[in-house]
Amino acid sequence: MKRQLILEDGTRFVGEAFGSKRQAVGEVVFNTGMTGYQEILTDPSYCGQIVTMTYPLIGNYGVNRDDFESIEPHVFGFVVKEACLSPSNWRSEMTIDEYLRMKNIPGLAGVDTRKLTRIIRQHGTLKGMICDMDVSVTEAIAYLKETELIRDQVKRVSTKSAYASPGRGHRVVLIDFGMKHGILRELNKRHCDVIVLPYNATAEEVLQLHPDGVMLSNGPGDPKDVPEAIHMIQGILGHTPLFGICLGHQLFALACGANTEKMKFGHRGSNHPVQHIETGKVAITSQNHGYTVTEQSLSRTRLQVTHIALNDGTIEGLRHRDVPAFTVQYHPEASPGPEDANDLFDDFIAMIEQFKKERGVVHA
Ligand SMILES: NC(=O)CC[C@H](N)C(=O)O
Repeated sequence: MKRQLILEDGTRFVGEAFGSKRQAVGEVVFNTGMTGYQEILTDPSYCGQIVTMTYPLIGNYGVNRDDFESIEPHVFGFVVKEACLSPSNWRSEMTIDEYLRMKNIPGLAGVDTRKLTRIIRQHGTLKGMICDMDVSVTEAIAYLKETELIRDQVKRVSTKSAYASPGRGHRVVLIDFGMKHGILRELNKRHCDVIVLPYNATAEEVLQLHPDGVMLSNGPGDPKDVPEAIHMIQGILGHTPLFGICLGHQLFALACGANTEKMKFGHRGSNHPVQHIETGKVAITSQNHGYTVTEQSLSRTRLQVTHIALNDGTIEGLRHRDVPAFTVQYHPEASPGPEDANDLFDDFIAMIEQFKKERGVVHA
């Protein structure tokens, strides 16, 4: 069955429907990963977005139980060149078509996704709509113009209530802004006693749990749409070591007085080179973000840039000069992508231990 993707600038891509047949409106973004479509589909940071993959064959190793990064996918639509419907892998439990059908996510195949990507790169991210063939371009443009993109993504994807992922090690409070499971997996691997809190937890609620450290997760949307989190971070800074990833990094920057801005088309892929300024060491990293911390805004803060993106020079890591806190824009938990930066979780544990030593804390 033929369906189409229409962009707000009037560009139209006709392709074959797969997955759900419902209509979807979202911000169209591209991901350059050659693999990892399962993790991408279930990364809650894509909530509100229609994701297109530049790699031409998607679905070839099927879908399995183990590679999900959240229980439910939050991506609004999925556009590919070729959706493989006869996957070949011993772990495969269903096809990508079956999965998207089950989760009510519309897919569109047979699209020249590299052409689509070039348009996005030229114009910046655009609104788009996956719909049936009877919708005209004029109708779609009018509809897209009057349809506001959602701004409550974090509220939609964050846990509704607190829960524990117990361990015998350091007490970590993990704030879930749309957390990928990979973050919890890395903390569990290091025996942390984790309590996951919703995005709107207050500083008092966090500190009442007597954390040895606080982790700020990744998440969807514009960091400025989550003022309650910025306020919470200001209330805990200096009281406990802090480590933030992606949206967590952006919220931390805002809490410290810096600014953030929307990028033209963002970074989404599994091979983004990031340089650690102090050592010169380069890590190949997994990334998914459309906002960035504004460099010029740092002069009014106590923040120091620790990492930069080698492709465009944007900020990839920050450290607070006075209190134990550091954050990165990229994904040390990988999933999908390389694990070059995985040792940042060890740095977090080391920071917790150092802080405890200085404070003379005896537990754990
Ligand atoms: N992966 C993330 O946490 C993304 C952060 C933010 N939503 C952005 O697009 O920049």
